[in-house]
Amino acid sequence: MRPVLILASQSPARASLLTRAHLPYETVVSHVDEDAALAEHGPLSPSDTALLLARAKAEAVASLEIAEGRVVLGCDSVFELDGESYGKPYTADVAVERITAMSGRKGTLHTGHWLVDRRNGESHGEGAISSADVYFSEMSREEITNYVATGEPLQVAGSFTLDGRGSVFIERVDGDPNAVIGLSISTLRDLLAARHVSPSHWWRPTPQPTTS
Ligand SMILES: Nc1nc2c(ncn2[C@@H]2O[C@H](COP(=O)(O)OP(=O)(O)OP(=O)(O)O)[C@@H](O)[C@H]2O)c(=O)[nH]1
Repeated sequence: MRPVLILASQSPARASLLTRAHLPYETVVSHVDEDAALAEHGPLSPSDTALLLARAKAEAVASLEIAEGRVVLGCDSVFELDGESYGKPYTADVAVERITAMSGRKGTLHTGHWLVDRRNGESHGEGAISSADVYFSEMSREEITNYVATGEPLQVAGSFTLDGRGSVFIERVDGDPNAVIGLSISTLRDLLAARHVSPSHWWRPTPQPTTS
Protein backbone atom coordinates (compact mmCIF):
# COMPACT_ATOMS: atom_id res chain seq x y z
CA MET A 1 0.00 0.00 0.00
CA ARG A 2 1.45 3.39 -1.00
CA PRO A 3 2.29 5.75 1.90
CA VAL A 4 -0.06 8.75 2.25
CA LEU A 5 2.88 11.15 2.52
CA ILE A 6 4.92 12.24 -0.50
CA LEU A 7 8.20 14.06 0.25
CA ALA A 8 8.83 16.49 -2.61
CA SER A 9 12.57 16.57 -2.04
CA GLN A 10 15.89 15.17 -3.26
CA SER A 11 17.43 15.82 0.14
CA PRO A 12 18.83 12.69 1.78
CA ALA A 13 18.85 14.54 5.11
CA ARG A 14 15.10 15.28 4.92
CA ALA A 15 14.36 11.69 3.94
CA SER A 16 16.50 10.41 6.81
CA LEU A 17 14.58 12.50 9.35
CA LEU A 18 11.28 10.92 8.23
CA THR A 19 12.80 7.44 8.24
CA ARG A 20 14.20 7.90 11.76
CA ALA A 21 10.73 9.00 12.94
CA HIS A 22 9.25 5.84 11.36
CA LEU A 23 7.00 7.95 9.13
CA PRO A 24 6.41 6.16 5.82
CA TYR A 25 6.77 8.33 2.72
CA GLU A 26 7.49 8.21 -0.97
CA THR A 27 10.01 10.61 -2.54
CA VAL A 28 9.04 12.55 -5.67
CA VAL A 29 11.61 15.21 -6.59
CA SER A 30 10.03 18.53 -7.61
CA HIS A 31 12.78 19.76 -10.02
CA VAL A 32 11.64 23.31 -9.24
CA ASP A 33 13.92 26.04 -10.65
CA GLU A 34 14.41 27.98 -7.42
CA ASP A 35 15.89 31.06 -9.11
CA ALA A 36 12.95 31.23 -11.54
CA ALA A 37 10.44 30.84 -8.69
CA LEU A 38 12.09 33.73 -6.80
CA ALA A 39 12.45 35.92 -9.91
CA GLU A 40 8.64 36.31 -9.99
CA HIS A 41 8.82 38.07 -6.63
CA GLY A 42 10.53 41.17 -5.34
CA PRO A 43 13.07 41.04 -2.52
CA LEU A 44 11.95 38.62 0.20
CA SER A 45 13.13 38.04 3.76
CA PRO A 46 15.11 34.84 4.35
CA SER A 47 12.10 33.15 6.01
CA ASP A 48 9.69 34.28 3.29
CA THR A 49 12.14 32.93 0.71
CA ALA A 50 12.17 29.53 2.43
CA LEU A 51 8.38 29.39 2.62
CA LEU A 52 7.87 30.48 -0.98
CA LEU A 53 10.28 27.84 -2.28
CA ALA A 54 8.80 25.13 -0.05
CA ARG A 55 5.38 25.99 -1.49
CA ALA A 56 6.69 25.93 -5.08
CA LYS A 57 8.18 22.46 -4.54
CA ALA A 58 5.07 21.04 -2.86
CA GLU A 59 2.68 22.48 -5.44
CA ALA A 60 4.81 21.22 -8.34
CA VAL A 61 4.55 17.65 -7.06
CA ALA A 62 0.95 18.02 -5.85
CA SER A 63 -0.06 18.85 -9.44
CA LEU A 64 1.04 15.37 -10.57
CA GLU A 65 -1.33 12.43 -10.88
CA ILE A 66 0.76 10.45 -8.39
CA ALA A 67 -0.28 12.94 -5.67
CA GLU A 68 -4.02 12.30 -6.02
CA GLY A 69 -5.52 11.14 -2.74
CA ARG A 70 -2.26 11.81 -0.90
CA VAL A 71 -0.47 14.51 1.10
CA VAL A 72 2.61 16.29 -0.32
CA LEU A 73 5.31 18.00 1.76
CA GLY A 74 7.79 20.47 0.28
CA CYS A 75 10.63 22.04 2.27
CA ASP A 76 13.32 24.67 1.75
CA SER A 77 16.11 25.85 4.04
CA VAL A 78 17.71 29.31 4.02
CA PHE A 79 20.50 30.48 6.31
CA GLU A 80 20.32 34.08 7.56
CA LEU A 81 23.41 36.01 8.65
CA ASP A 82 23.30 39.78 9.14
CA GLY A 83 19.88 39.87 7.45
CA GLU A 84 21.18 38.26 4.25
CA SER A 85 19.91 34.96 2.78
CA TYR A 86 22.35 32.15 2.06
CA GLY A 87 21.63 28.82 0.36
CA LYS A 88 24.22 26.28 -0.66
CA PRO A 89 27.74 27.68 -1.28
CA TYR A 90 28.45 25.17 -4.08
CA THR A 91 32.15 26.22 -4.39
CA ALA A 92 35.01 25.96 -1.88
CA ASP A 93 35.87 29.65 -2.19
CA VAL A 94 32.31 30.74 -1.34
CA ALA A 95 32.13 28.22 1.52
CA VAL A 96 35.40 29.51 3.05
CA GLU A 97 34.19 33.10 2.75
CA ARG A 98 30.81 32.35 4.36
CA ILE A 99 32.12 30.14 7.17
CA THR A 100 34.75 32.76 7.97
CA ALA A 101 31.93 35.30 8.40
CA MET A 102 30.03 32.86 10.66
CA SER A 103 32.98 32.08 12.96
CA GLY A 104 32.23 32.93 16.58
CA ARG A 105 28.80 34.32 15.68
CA LYS A 106 25.09 33.46 15.54
CA GLY A 107 23.07 32.78 12.40
CA THR A 108 19.50 31.59 11.87
CA LEU A 109 18.44 28.61 9.78
CA HIS A 110 14.89 29.04 8.45
CA THR A 111 13.17 25.96 7.07
CA GLY A 112 9.92 26.48 5.19
CA HIS A 113 7.35 23.65 5.08
CA TRP A 114 4.38 23.50 2.74
CA LEU A 115 1.77 20.72 2.88
CA VAL A 116 -0.75 20.12 0.09
CA ASP A 117 -3.61 17.78 1.00
CA ARG A 118 -5.03 16.15 -2.11
CA ARG A 119 -7.26 13.67 -0.37
CA ASN A 120 -11.02 13.54 -0.91
CA GLY A 121 -10.80 15.31 -4.25
CA GLU A 122 -9.55 18.51 -2.59
CA SER A 123 -6.30 20.46 -2.90
CA HIS A 124 -5.68 22.34 0.34
CA GLY A 125 -2.30 23.99 0.94
CA GLU A 126 -0.84 25.34 4.18
CA GLY A 127 2.66 26.22 5.28
CA ALA A 128 4.79 27.01 8.31
CA ILE A 129 8.30 28.16 9.06
CA SER A 130 10.55 26.66 11.71
CA SER A 131 13.58 28.82 12.52
CA ALA A 132 16.52 28.01 14.76
CA ASP A 133 19.38 30.21 15.94
CA VAL A 134 22.75 28.50 15.52
CA TYR A 135 25.76 29.60 17.59
CA PHE A 136 29.15 28.88 16.02
CA SER A 137 32.44 28.58 17.86
CA GLU A 138 35.49 30.53 16.77
CA MET A 139 37.09 28.65 13.87
CA SER A 140 40.70 29.01 12.76
CA ARG A 141 41.54 29.47 9.10
CA GLU A 142 43.05 25.97 9.12
CA GLU A 143 39.88 24.45 10.61
CA ILE A 144 37.74 26.19 8.00
CA THR A 145 39.88 25.11 5.06
CA ASN A 146 40.09 21.55 6.41
CA TYR A 147 36.29 21.43 6.80
CA VAL A 148 35.64 22.86 3.33
CA ALA A 149 38.16 20.41 1.83
CA THR A 150 35.90 17.53 2.93
CA GLY A 151 33.25 18.83 0.50
CA GLU A 152 30.53 18.44 3.13
CA PRO A 153 29.56 22.13 3.41
CA LEU A 154 29.24 22.73 -0.35
CA GLN A 155 25.77 21.22 -0.85
CA VAL A 156 24.01 22.35 2.32
CA ALA A 157 22.20 25.60 3.15
CA GLY A 158 24.39 27.75 5.35
CA SER A 159 27.60 25.87 4.48
CA PHE A 160 27.44 23.66 7.60
CA THR A 161 25.79 20.54 8.90
CA LEU A 162 24.48 20.07 12.43
CA ASP A 163 24.52 16.25 12.10
CA GLY A 164 27.87 15.89 10.39
CA ARG A 165 31.41 17.26 10.67
CA GLY A 166 29.93 20.75 11.10
CA SER A 167 28.78 19.75 14.60
CA VAL A 168 32.41 20.24 15.71
CA PHE A 169 31.85 23.99 15.33
CA ILE A 170 28.30 24.36 16.69
CA GLU A 171 28.01 25.38 20.33
CA ARG A 172 24.25 25.80 20.67
CA VAL A 173 20.96 25.65 18.79
CA ASP A 174 17.92 27.60 19.95
CA GLY A 175 14.96 26.02 18.14
CA ASP A 176 14.12 22.69 16.52
CA PRO A 177 17.42 21.04 15.54
CA ASN A 178 15.57 19.10 12.84
CA ALA A 179 14.71 22.43 11.24
CA VAL A 180 18.46 23.08 10.98
CA ILE A 181 18.96 19.73 9.24
CA GLY A 182 16.10 20.48 6.83
CA LEU A 183 12.71 19.24 8.07
CA SER A 184 11.05 20.04 11.40
CA ILE A 185 9.11 16.86 12.23
CA SER A 186 7.12 18.71 14.91
CA THR A 187 6.12 21.33 12.31
CA LEU A 188 5.03 18.52 9.99
CA ARG A 189 2.95 17.13 12.88
CA ASP A 190 1.25 20.50 13.32
CA LEU A 191 0.51 20.82 9.60
CA LEU A 192 -0.90 17.29 9.51
CA ALA A 193 -2.98 17.94 12.65
CA ALA A 194 -4.66 20.84 10.82
CA ARG A 195 -5.78 18.21 8.29
CA HIS A 196 -6.94 15.84 11.02
CA VAL A 197 -4.04 13.46 10.53
CA SER A 198 -1.62 12.33 13.23
CA PRO A 199 1.71 10.80 12.24
CA SER A 200 1.08 8.32 15.06
CA HIS A 201 -1.62 6.79 12.85
CA TRP A 202 1.20 5.67 10.57
CA TRP A 203 2.89 3.70 13.33
CA ARG A 204 -0.06 1.33 13.55
CA PRO A 205 0.71 -1.97 11.87
CA THR A 206 -1.01 -2.10 8.51
CA PRO A 207 -3.75 -4.74 8.68
CA GLN A 208 -2.62 -7.82 6.82
CA PRO A 209 -5.13 -9.26 4.33
CA THR A 210 -6.87 -12.18 6.03
CA THR A 211 -6.22 -15.50 4.32
CA SER A 212 -9.64 -17.07 4.04
N1 LIG B 1 22.55 16.74 6.75
C1 LIG B 1 22.32 18.08 6.83
N2 LIG B 1 21.81 18.71 5.73
C2 LIG B 1 21.57 20.04 5.88
C3 LIG B 1 21.84 20.78 7.05
N3 LIG B 1 21.48 22.07 6.83
C4 LIG B 1 20.98 22.14 5.57
N4 LIG B 1 21.04 20.91 5.01
C5 LIG B 1 20.60 20.50 3.68
O1 LIG B 1 20.84 21.55 2.76
C6 LIG B 1 19.88 21.45 1.74
C7 LIG B 1 19.24 22.84 1.61
O2 LIG B 1 18.92 23.02 0.25
P1 LIG B 1 17.38 23.05 -0.24
O3 LIG B 1 17.35 23.81 -1.51
O4 LIG B 1 16.48 23.45 0.87
O5 LIG B 1 17.03 21.51 -0.54
P2 LIG B 1 17.70 20.54 -1.62
O6 LIG B 1 18.80 19.78 -0.98
O7 LIG B 1 18.02 21.28 -2.87
O8 LIG B 1 16.55 19.49 -1.89
P3 LIG B 1 15.05 19.84 -2.36
O9 LIG B 1 14.20 19.69 -1.14
O10 LIG B 1 14.75 18.78 -3.41
O11 LIG B 1 15.05 21.23 -2.90
C8 LIG B 1 18.83 20.42 2.16
O12 LIG B 1 19.08 19.18 1.53
C9 LIG B 1 19.08 20.32 3.65
O13 LIG B 1 18.72 19.04 4.18
C10 LIG B 1 22.38 20.05 8.17
O14 LIG B 1 22.63 20.60 9.25
N5 LIG B 1 22.58 18.73 8.00
